[in-house]
Amino acid sequence: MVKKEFKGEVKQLIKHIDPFNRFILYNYLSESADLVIVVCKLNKNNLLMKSNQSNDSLKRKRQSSSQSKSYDKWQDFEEDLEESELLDGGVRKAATSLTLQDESTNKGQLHDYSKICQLKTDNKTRPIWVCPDGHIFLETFSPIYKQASDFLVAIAEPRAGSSLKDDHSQRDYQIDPEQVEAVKKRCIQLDYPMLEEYDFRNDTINPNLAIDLKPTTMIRPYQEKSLSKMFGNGRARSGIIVLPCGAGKSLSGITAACTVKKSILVLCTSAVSVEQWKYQFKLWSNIEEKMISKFTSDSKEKMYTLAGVTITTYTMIAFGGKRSAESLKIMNDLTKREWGLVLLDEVHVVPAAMFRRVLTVTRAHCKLGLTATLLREDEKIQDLNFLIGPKLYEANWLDLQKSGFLANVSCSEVWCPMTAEFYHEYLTNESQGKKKLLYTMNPNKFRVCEYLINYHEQRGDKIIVFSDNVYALKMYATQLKRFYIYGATSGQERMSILSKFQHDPSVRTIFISKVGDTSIDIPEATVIIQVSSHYGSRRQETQRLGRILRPKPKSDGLYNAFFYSLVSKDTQEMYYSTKRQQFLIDQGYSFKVISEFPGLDEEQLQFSTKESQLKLLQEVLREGDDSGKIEMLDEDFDDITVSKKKQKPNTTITRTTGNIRALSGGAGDTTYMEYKTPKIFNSKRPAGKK
Ligand SMILES: Nc1ncnc2c1ncn2[C@@H]1O[C@H](COP(=O)(O)OP(=O)(O)OP(=O)(O)O)[C@@H](O)[C@H]1O
Repeated sequence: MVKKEFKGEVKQLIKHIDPFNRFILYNYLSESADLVIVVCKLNKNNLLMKSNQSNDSLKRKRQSSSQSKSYDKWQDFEEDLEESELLDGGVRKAATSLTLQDESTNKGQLHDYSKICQLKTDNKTRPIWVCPDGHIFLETFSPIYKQASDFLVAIAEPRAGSSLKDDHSQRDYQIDPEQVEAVKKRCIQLDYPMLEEYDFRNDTINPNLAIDLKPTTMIRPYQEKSLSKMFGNGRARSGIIVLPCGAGKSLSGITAACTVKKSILVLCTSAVSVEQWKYQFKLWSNIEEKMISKFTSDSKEKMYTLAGVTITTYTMIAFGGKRSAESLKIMNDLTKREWGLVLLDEVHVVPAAMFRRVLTVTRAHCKLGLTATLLREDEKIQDLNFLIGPKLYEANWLDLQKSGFLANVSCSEVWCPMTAEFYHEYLTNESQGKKKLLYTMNPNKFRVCEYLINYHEQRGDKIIVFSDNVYALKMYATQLKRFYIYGATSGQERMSILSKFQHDPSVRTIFISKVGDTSIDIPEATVIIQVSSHYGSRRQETQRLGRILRPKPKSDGLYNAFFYSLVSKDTQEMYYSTKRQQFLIDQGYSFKVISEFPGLDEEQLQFSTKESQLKLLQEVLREGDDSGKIEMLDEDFDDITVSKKKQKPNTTITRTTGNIRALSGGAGDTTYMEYKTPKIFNSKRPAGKK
């Protein structure tokens, strides 16, 4: 029965269920009517299903099943069901209408199906649950979870190609490059199957590129799986690979380049990541350095070989203004050339109009998008399907953590009470900029930051403190006598600071603005402290966490990396913080809330006296309103988080006690609270909606 369901159109969506949260799964699944079968296994002793009070066939079938017959064995019940119409197409409609009616007319009506639903005796070997809507649920606690997961990955087809029925009905069309996006969009609307594949092995027109992985390069199992989805049928299929931050997207992209062996264009979000990509190409492959050219505002290198690798930024390609003669020459070459493969790093930023241009001016046979967060604060993420291609593969964060490919991170939100004077100003000051500055510069937040730095430096950790607000960044860093990097810091100085952070044992903490959100690869970093961030951006939260996800040596405690978000209590920051965490919570992370630091007052910390706090307040008030703003970088035009409508935070919080040292593997007595219930699982969604 299971096979019957997912053969047709598997959405490559596998939800991973915490064994202790089965009731959450029940909530989630109960929107589909076939789930009598599904739910019973999960919660057999206490099963309540919504039932339909109308006369539809499904309900009658079920009721007659349960009333006129009693089943001793689950198999009997299932056999009965299989013979019935319940498992064919008709039931789907009935199931949908059942769900819809439940929602609208029978809200709250429940029916107990537990008596007829018993577990199969061999249920342990059946960890997969399939919903009629194509969702598949896999029990992560099953002994055969890994095999089941591999099986699903192997049989799942990317969505955009899944409905391609008969090969003989395929037609090849050449489409005006300007119209490609519109045609793809329309095809998706009409549900016309459409594939973008590149038969690179038979491409005799474009010159080959001499590139191979070094013999020492070992790609990891999940990297291999992701690429098998791309090259499954011997051609290169365009699409998107989603791997968690720090899981090695660059190597996946480079391996794809080594497979295609034609000219490669790499598009990144910043000049720093252009450098990182070049470094990674040299690290993992045997490509000669002269075959790699960079095209950034600082470095305009023309490709002199027939085939080669060009690494540039989206902004450089999409720039519509007047270019220098040198830049124009390179652009002409880039737009004339046929690229075997375009690698689109951080692909979630692509849908913005400016980045769209990139895809029309460059002629690519195959496009591979790489991202950790297929996520935007606007609705434009859907556009990626026709701009690039379907999602080819997505790895699960917690699986990679369990296998040791990602660090085991403790995530905490630290509530810092505002001092009375700062809070009074916060409530009375009318300037939004000033309010932001006040909650960022809250002396108690500063003290907690210093406390955490001291605490983790003593443990031998390497710490990155993030502040989007440049005034705060400079103030915190200079007061605490640490290095800082922000947008205006020159490339050379950045490299020098990052190198000190990596190699100098006396440099344990650095302060970075949002320029460090992505692409900075500092495997040494074990702790992140956020003092100011970009409103409610889930993407930023995730990417920042990614800075410390690189695998770490095992520690004595439970965790080997720590992520702290410092928020000023009872201010706007708390709302943003809840919103920011949603993506990570959806991936299975849980956030503790630390609300007290006993012993903080005994520490020798700055801004501990009333006098110093008042002095700081005066300084903050003297600042112009602009100082409260967060730093704006080139790539920010794409992010519309700021203009998003406010939504009420919807997170259940329960209070438990623990302590900061316990979180870090020591002893102590700080109180924290824990977000117990991830919202996605317990929120009631309208029927039929995902
Ligand atoms: N197969 C592998 N073997 C050894 N190390 C690897 C492998 N794959 C990736 N790494 C290492 O993992 C780290 C993260 O890789 P990379 O920077 O490509 O991650 P990423 O997924 O692009 O992260 P982010 O999204 O945060 O930029 C790097 O230090 C890289 O050298």
